[in-house]
Amino acid sequence: MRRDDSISPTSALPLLEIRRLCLDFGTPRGRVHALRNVSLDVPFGQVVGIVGESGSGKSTLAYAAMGLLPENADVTAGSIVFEGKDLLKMSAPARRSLLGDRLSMIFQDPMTALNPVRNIESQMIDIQHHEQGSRSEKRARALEMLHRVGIPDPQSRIGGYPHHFSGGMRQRICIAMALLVRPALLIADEPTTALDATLEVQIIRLLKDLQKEIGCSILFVSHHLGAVAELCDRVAVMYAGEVVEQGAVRDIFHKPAHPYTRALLECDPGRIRKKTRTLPTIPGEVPSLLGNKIGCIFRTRCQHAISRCVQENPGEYRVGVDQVARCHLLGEERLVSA
Ligand SMILES: Nc1ncnc2c1ncn2[C@@H]1O[C@H](COP(=O)(O)OP(=O)(O)OP(=O)(O)O)[C@@H](O)[C@H]1O
Repeated sequence: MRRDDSISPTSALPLLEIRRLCLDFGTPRGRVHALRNVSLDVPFGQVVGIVGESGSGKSTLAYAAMGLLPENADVTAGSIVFEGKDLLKMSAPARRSLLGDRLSMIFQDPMTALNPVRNIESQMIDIQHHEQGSRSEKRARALEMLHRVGIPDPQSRIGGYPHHFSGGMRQRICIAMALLVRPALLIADEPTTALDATLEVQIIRLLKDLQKEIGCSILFVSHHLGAVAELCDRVAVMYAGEVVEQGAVRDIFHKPAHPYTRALLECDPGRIRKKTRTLPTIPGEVPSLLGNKIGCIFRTRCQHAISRCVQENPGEYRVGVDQVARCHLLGEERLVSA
Protein backbone atom coordinates (compact mmCIF):
# COMPACT_ATOMS: atom_id res chain seq x y z
CA MET A 1 0.00 0.00 0.00
CA ARG A 2 1.45 3.36 -0.97
CA ARG A 3 1.61 6.15 1.58
CA ASP A 4 -0.88 8.34 -0.29
CA ASP A 5 -2.55 6.69 -3.28
CA SER A 6 -4.56 9.72 -4.20
CA ILE A 7 -1.64 11.90 -5.19
CA SER A 8 0.83 9.36 -6.54
CA PRO A 9 1.27 10.32 -10.19
CA THR A 10 3.17 7.23 -11.31
CA SER A 11 2.77 3.49 -10.89
CA ALA A 12 6.54 2.80 -10.93
CA LEU A 13 8.17 2.13 -7.55
CA PRO A 14 9.59 5.41 -6.16
CA LEU A 15 13.11 5.83 -4.82
CA LEU A 16 12.28 9.37 -3.70
CA GLU A 17 8.75 10.34 -2.65
CA ILE A 18 8.06 13.98 -1.93
CA ARG A 19 4.61 14.48 -0.43
CA ARG A 20 2.71 17.72 0.13
CA LEU A 21 5.91 19.61 0.84
CA CYS A 22 5.53 23.23 1.98
CA LEU A 23 8.61 25.39 2.47
CA ASP A 24 8.92 29.09 3.38
CA PHE A 25 11.88 31.43 3.46
CA GLY A 26 11.90 33.99 6.27
CA THR A 27 12.79 37.42 4.85
CA PRO A 28 12.60 41.02 6.19
CA ARG A 29 9.59 41.53 3.85
CA GLY A 30 7.71 38.52 5.26
CA ARG A 31 7.53 34.80 4.53
CA VAL A 32 8.23 33.74 0.95
CA HIS A 33 6.14 30.62 0.22
CA ALA A 34 8.66 29.01 -2.12
CA LEU A 35 7.09 25.51 -2.20
CA ARG A 36 3.38 24.86 -1.73
CA ASN A 37 1.93 21.39 -1.47
CA VAL A 38 4.53 19.83 -3.75
CA SER A 39 4.24 16.08 -4.43
CA LEU A 40 6.66 14.32 -6.73
CA ASP A 41 8.09 10.83 -7.23
CA VAL A 42 11.45 9.83 -8.62
CA PRO A 43 11.05 6.15 -9.55
CA PHE A 44 13.96 3.67 -9.43
CA GLY A 45 16.22 3.93 -12.47
CA GLN A 46 14.34 6.85 -14.03
CA VAL A 47 15.23 10.44 -14.84
CA VAL A 48 12.76 13.08 -13.67
CA GLY A 49 13.00 16.64 -14.97
CA ILE A 50 11.78 19.79 -13.20
CA VAL A 51 11.00 22.72 -15.49
CA GLY A 52 9.49 26.15 -14.98
CA GLU A 53 10.28 29.85 -15.21
CA SER A 54 12.91 31.48 -13.05
CA GLY A 55 11.77 31.71 -9.42
CA SER A 56 9.27 28.83 -9.68
CA GLY A 57 11.02 26.86 -6.91
CA LYS A 58 12.98 24.26 -8.94
CA SER A 59 16.29 24.72 -7.14
CA THR A 60 14.61 25.01 -3.74
CA LEU A 61 12.99 21.62 -4.32
CA ALA A 62 16.29 20.05 -5.43
CA TYR A 63 18.20 21.51 -2.48
CA ALA A 64 15.46 20.42 -0.05
CA ALA A 65 15.85 16.84 -1.31
CA MET A 66 19.62 17.10 -0.74
CA GLY A 67 19.15 18.65 2.73
CA LEU A 68 21.22 21.66 1.64
CA LEU A 69 18.84 24.48 2.52
CA PRO A 70 19.90 27.93 3.77
CA GLU A 71 19.26 28.88 7.40
CA ASN A 72 16.19 31.00 6.64
CA ALA A 73 14.38 28.02 5.06
CA ASP A 74 11.54 26.49 7.07
CA VAL A 75 9.79 23.28 6.02
CA THR A 76 6.27 23.78 7.40
CA ALA A 77 4.62 20.55 6.18
CA GLY A 78 5.14 17.39 4.18
CA SER A 79 7.70 14.62 3.83
CA ILE A 80 10.70 13.70 1.68
CA VAL A 81 11.00 9.91 1.79
CA PHE A 82 14.19 8.45 0.31
CA GLU A 83 14.76 4.67 0.32
CA GLY A 84 11.85 4.38 2.76
CA LYS A 85 13.09 6.94 5.32
CA ASP A 86 11.78 10.47 5.83
CA LEU A 87 14.82 12.69 5.36
CA LEU A 88 13.11 15.49 7.29
CA LYS A 89 12.96 13.32 10.42
CA MET A 90 16.56 12.09 10.21
CA SER A 91 19.31 13.37 12.51
CA ALA A 92 21.82 15.74 10.88
CA PRO A 93 24.70 13.18 11.05
CA ALA A 94 22.51 10.42 9.53
CA ARG A 95 21.53 12.78 6.74
CA ARG A 96 25.11 13.88 6.13
CA SER A 97 26.22 10.27 5.82
CA LEU A 98 23.87 9.85 2.82
CA LEU A 99 25.53 12.69 0.94
CA GLY A 100 28.28 11.57 -1.41
CA ASP A 101 27.14 7.99 -0.86
CA ARG A 102 23.47 7.27 -1.70
CA LEU A 103 22.78 10.86 -2.78
CA SER A 104 25.00 13.01 -4.94
CA MET A 105 24.65 16.39 -6.63
CA ILE A 106 25.90 18.27 -9.68
CA PHE A 107 25.65 22.07 -9.48
CA GLN A 108 25.24 24.70 -12.18
CA ASP A 109 28.69 26.11 -11.41
CA PRO A 110 31.29 23.32 -11.17
CA MET A 111 33.40 25.52 -8.89
CA THR A 112 30.68 25.09 -6.21
CA ALA A 113 31.65 21.43 -5.98
CA LEU A 114 35.38 21.63 -6.73
CA ASN A 115 37.93 22.93 -4.26
CA PRO A 116 40.13 25.40 -6.18
CA VAL A 117 43.22 24.79 -4.03
CA ARG A 118 43.30 20.98 -4.19
CA ASN A 119 44.18 18.87 -7.19
CA ILE A 120 41.61 16.67 -8.91
CA GLU A 121 43.27 13.45 -7.75
CA SER A 122 42.96 14.23 -4.04
CA GLN A 123 39.35 15.41 -4.47
CA MET A 124 38.40 12.28 -6.40
CA ILE A 125 40.00 10.02 -3.83
CA ASP A 126 38.36 11.85 -0.91
CA ILE A 127 34.92 11.58 -2.44
CA GLN A 128 35.26 7.79 -2.23
CA HIS A 129 35.57 7.82 1.58
CA HIS A 130 32.49 5.56 1.88
CA GLU A 131 33.99 3.01 -0.55
CA GLN A 132 36.21 0.00 0.20
CA GLY A 133 39.74 -0.23 -1.21
CA SER A 134 43.25 1.19 -1.01
CA ARG A 135 44.29 4.65 -2.19
CA SER A 136 45.76 3.19 -5.38
CA GLU A 137 42.52 1.31 -6.11
CA LYS A 138 40.57 4.53 -5.59
CA ARG A 139 42.98 6.38 -7.86
CA ALA A 140 42.48 3.71 -10.54
CA ARG A 141 38.68 4.13 -10.26
CA ALA A 142 39.06 7.90 -10.54
CA LEU A 143 41.19 7.52 -13.69
CA GLU A 144 38.68 5.15 -15.23
CA MET A 145 35.82 7.56 -14.51
CA LEU A 146 37.75 10.54 -15.91
CA HIS A 147 38.34 8.52 -19.06
CA ARG A 148 34.63 7.60 -19.12
CA VAL A 149 33.52 11.25 -19.02
CA GLY A 150 35.91 12.14 -21.85
CA ILE A 151 38.88 13.82 -20.11
CA PRO A 152 41.77 13.20 -22.50
CA ASP A 153 44.90 11.60 -21.05
CA PRO A 154 43.58 11.29 -17.47
CA GLN A 155 46.93 9.88 -16.21
CA SER A 156 48.66 13.18 -16.80
CA ARG A 157 45.68 15.46 -16.05
CA ILE A 158 44.56 13.98 -12.74
CA GLY A 159 47.28 15.93 -10.88
CA GLY A 160 45.94 19.23 -12.24
CA TYR A 161 43.92 21.85 -10.33
CA PRO A 162 40.40 22.99 -11.30
CA HIS A 163 41.72 26.18 -12.97
CA HIS A 164 43.75 24.02 -15.39
CA PHE A 165 40.50 22.82 -16.99
CA SER A 166 37.90 24.57 -19.20
CA GLY A 167 34.31 25.06 -17.93
CA GLY A 168 33.06 22.04 -19.91
CA MET A 169 35.92 19.87 -18.60
CA ARG A 170 35.24 20.99 -15.03
CA GLN A 171 31.58 20.00 -15.37
CA ARG A 172 32.69 16.59 -16.72
CA ILE A 173 34.96 16.20 -13.68
CA CYS A 174 32.00 17.05 -11.40
CA ILE A 175 29.88 14.42 -13.14
CA ALA A 176 32.74 11.93 -12.73
CA MET A 177 32.96 12.76 -9.01
CA ALA A 178 29.20 12.61 -8.48
CA LEU A 179 28.92 9.22 -10.18
CA LEU A 180 32.14 7.71 -8.81
CA VAL A 181 30.29 6.86 -5.60
CA ARG A 182 27.53 5.09 -7.57
CA PRO A 183 24.71 7.02 -5.89
CA ALA A 184 21.15 5.75 -5.90
CA LEU A 185 19.99 9.29 -6.71
CA LEU A 186 21.83 12.05 -8.53
CA ILE A 187 20.40 15.55 -8.24
CA ALA A 188 21.52 17.82 -11.09
CA ASP A 189 20.67 21.53 -10.72
CA GLU A 190 20.96 23.21 -14.13
CA PRO A 191 24.21 21.35 -14.89
CA THR A 192 24.41 22.59 -18.49
CA THR A 193 23.16 26.19 -18.15
CA ALA A 194 26.68 27.66 -18.08
CA LEU A 195 27.82 25.67 -21.14
CA ASP A 196 27.45 26.39 -24.84
CA ALA A 197 24.93 24.41 -26.90
CA THR A 198 27.40 21.84 -28.31
CA LEU A 199 28.81 21.08 -24.88
CA GLU A 200 25.31 20.85 -23.48
CA VAL A 201 24.40 18.10 -25.96
CA GLN A 202 27.58 16.19 -25.08
CA ILE A 203 26.97 16.47 -21.33
CA ILE A 204 23.31 15.37 -21.67
CA ARG A 205 24.36 12.31 -23.71
CA LEU A 206 27.05 11.52 -21.19
CA LEU A 207 24.62 11.74 -18.28
CA LYS A 208 22.18 9.50 -20.11
CA ASP A 209 24.82 6.83 -20.87
CA LEU A 210 26.20 6.87 -17.32
CA GLN A 211 22.74 6.79 -15.77
CA LYS A 212 21.91 3.64 -17.76
CA GLU A 213 25.26 2.07 -16.93
CA ILE A 214 25.08 2.78 -13.18
CA GLY A 215 21.31 2.30 -12.95
CA CYS A 216 20.82 5.35 -10.73
CA SER A 217 17.87 7.74 -10.76
CA ILE A 218 18.32 11.42 -11.63
CA LEU A 219 16.36 14.51 -10.58
CA PHE A 220 17.26 16.98 -13.33
CA VAL A 221 16.48 20.70 -12.94
CA SER A 222 16.58 22.66 -16.17
CA HIS A 223 15.29 25.71 -18.02
CA HIS A 224 15.95 23.92 -21.26
CA LEU A 225 12.96 21.91 -22.44
CA GLY A 226 14.99 20.28 -25.24
CA ALA A 227 17.46 18.87 -22.71
CA VAL A 228 14.59 17.54 -20.59
CA ALA A 229 12.98 15.90 -23.63
CA GLU A 230 16.31 14.26 -24.50
CA LEU A 231 17.25 13.00 -21.04
CA CYS A 232 14.14 12.53 -18.92
CA ASP A 233 11.50 9.82 -18.57
CA ARG A 234 9.19 12.03 -16.53
CA VAL A 235 8.78 15.75 -16.00
CA ALA A 236 7.22 18.01 -13.36
CA VAL A 237 6.21 21.53 -14.41
CA MET A 238 6.55 24.11 -11.62
CA TYR A 239 4.91 27.51 -11.42
CA ALA A 240 5.24 29.96 -8.49
CA GLY A 241 6.09 27.24 -5.96
CA GLU A 242 3.61 24.60 -7.13
CA VAL A 243 3.86 21.54 -9.37
CA VAL A 244 1.03 22.33 -11.80
CA GLU A 245 1.45 19.29 -14.04
CA GLN A 246 3.54 16.12 -14.11
CA GLY A 247 3.78 12.89 -16.02
CA ALA A 248 5.68 10.99 -18.68
CA VAL A 249 7.76 13.30 -20.89
CA ARG A 250 6.07 12.14 -24.11
CA ASP A 251 2.60 12.94 -22.68
CA ILE A 252 3.48 16.33 -21.22
CA PHE A 253 5.31 17.45 -24.37
CA HIS A 254 2.71 16.10 -26.83
CA LYS A 255 -0.55 16.68 -24.98
CA PRO A 256 0.01 19.21 -22.19
CA ALA A 257 -3.14 19.64 -20.12
CA HIS A 258 -2.36 22.67 -17.94
CA PRO A 259 -2.61 26.14 -19.55
CA TYR A 260 0.79 27.04 -18.05
CA THR A 261 2.50 23.96 -19.55
CA ARG A 262 0.98 24.82 -22.92
CA ALA A 263 2.19 28.42 -22.67
CA LEU A 264 5.69 27.30 -21.60
CA LEU A 265 5.95 24.93 -24.58
CA GLU A 266 4.67 27.59 -26.99
CA CYS A 267 7.44 29.94 -25.83
CA ASP A 268 10.21 27.35 -26.11
CA PRO A 269 12.76 28.63 -28.68
CA GLY A 270 13.55 25.01 -29.67
CA ARG A 271 9.95 24.45 -30.82
CA ILE A 272 9.36 27.70 -32.65
CA ARG A 273 9.67 26.97 -36.36
CA LYS A 274 8.40 30.28 -37.77
CA LYS A 275 10.98 32.94 -38.52
CA THR A 276 10.44 35.53 -35.84
CA ARG A 277 12.40 38.48 -34.57
CA THR A 278 10.99 38.39 -31.05
CA LEU A 279 10.50 35.31 -28.95
CA PRO A 280 6.96 34.90 -27.62
CA THR A 281 6.62 35.27 -23.87
CA ILE A 282 3.81 34.42 -21.47
CA PRO A 283 1.91 37.69 -20.87
CA GLY A 284 1.82 39.00 -17.29
CA GLU A 285 4.13 38.42 -14.35
CA VAL A 286 4.78 35.63 -11.89
CA PRO A 287 2.85 36.55 -8.70
CA SER A 288 4.69 37.49 -5.53
CA LEU A 289 5.30 34.49 -3.27
CA LEU A 290 4.73 36.59 -0.13
CA GLY A 291 1.56 35.83 1.84
CA ASN A 292 -1.04 33.08 1.51
CA LYS A 293 -2.74 32.59 -1.83
CA ILE A 294 -6.30 31.51 -2.49
CA GLY A 295 -7.34 30.21 -5.88
CA CYS A 296 -5.31 28.98 -8.83
CA ILE A 297 -1.78 30.37 -8.74
CA PHE A 298 -1.73 30.78 -12.56
CA ARG A 299 -5.11 32.52 -12.88
CA THR A 300 -3.73 36.06 -13.31
CA ARG A 301 -1.99 34.99 -16.53
CA CYS A 302 -4.46 32.36 -17.73
CA GLN A 303 -6.67 33.17 -20.73
CA HIS A 304 -9.20 30.55 -19.65
CA ALA A 305 -9.65 31.54 -15.98
CA ILE A 306 -13.21 31.30 -14.58
CA SER A 307 -14.61 32.63 -11.29
CA ARG A 308 -13.88 29.33 -9.55
CA CYS A 309 -10.15 29.85 -10.27
CA VAL A 310 -10.25 32.96 -8.06
CA GLN A 311 -12.07 31.26 -5.18
CA GLU A 312 -10.64 27.74 -4.92
CA ASN A 313 -7.23 26.10 -5.14
CA PRO A 314 -7.45 23.46 -7.87
CA GLY A 315 -6.96 19.84 -6.81
CA GLU A 316 -5.07 17.25 -8.82
CA TYR A 317 -6.84 15.90 -11.91
CA ARG A 318 -5.78 12.74 -13.73
CA VAL A 319 -5.58 13.50 -17.43
CA GLY A 320 -3.83 10.34 -18.60
CA VAL A 321 -2.61 7.00 -17.28
CA ASP A 322 0.56 8.69 -16.12
CA GLN A 323 -0.26 12.40 -16.16
CA VAL A 324 -1.85 14.71 -13.57
CA ALA A 325 -2.50 18.47 -13.64
CA ARG A 326 -3.91 21.11 -11.27
CA CYS A 327 -6.59 22.96 -13.24
CA HIS A 328 -10.31 23.46 -12.55
CA LEU A 329 -11.11 23.21 -16.25
CA LEU A 330 -10.20 19.53 -16.45
CA GLY A 331 -13.59 18.13 -15.35
CA GLU A 332 -14.78 16.91 -11.94
CA GLU A 333 -14.82 13.24 -12.94
CA ARG A 334 -11.02 13.35 -13.25
CA LEU A 335 -10.35 14.83 -9.77
CA VAL A 336 -8.07 12.54 -7.74
CA SER A 337 -7.11 14.70 -4.77
CA ALA A 338 -7.86 18.08 -3.21
N1 LIG B 1 17.51 32.02 0.67
C1 LIG B 1 16.41 32.59 0.21
N2 LIG B 1 15.78 33.56 0.92
C2 LIG B 1 14.63 34.13 0.48
N3 LIG B 1 14.02 33.77 -0.67
C3 LIG B 1 14.61 32.82 -1.42
C4 LIG B 1 15.82 32.18 -1.03
N4 LIG B 1 16.16 31.28 -1.98
C5 LIG B 1 15.20 31.33 -2.93
N5 LIG B 1 14.27 32.27 -2.59
C6 LIG B 1 13.05 32.60 -3.34
O1 LIG B 1 12.31 31.40 -3.52
C7 LIG B 1 11.70 31.39 -4.81
C8 LIG B 1 12.12 30.14 -5.57
O2 LIG B 1 13.50 30.27 -5.90
P1 LIG B 1 14.30 29.13 -6.68
O3 LIG B 1 15.73 29.57 -6.75
O4 LIG B 1 14.02 27.80 -6.06
O5 LIG B 1 13.62 29.18 -8.11
P2 LIG B 1 14.14 28.50 -9.47
O6 LIG B 1 12.93 28.02 -10.18
O7 LIG B 1 15.19 27.50 -9.18
O8 LIG B 1 14.74 29.77 -10.23
P3 LIG B 1 16.00 29.83 -11.23
O9 LIG B 1 15.58 29.04 -12.44
O10 LIG B 1 16.17 31.28 -11.51
O11 LIG B 1 17.18 29.20 -10.52
C9 LIG B 1 12.09 32.70 -5.47
O12 LIG B 1 11.06 33.66 -5.25
C10 LIG B 1 13.35 33.11 -4.75
O13 LIG B 1 13.51 34.51 -4.76
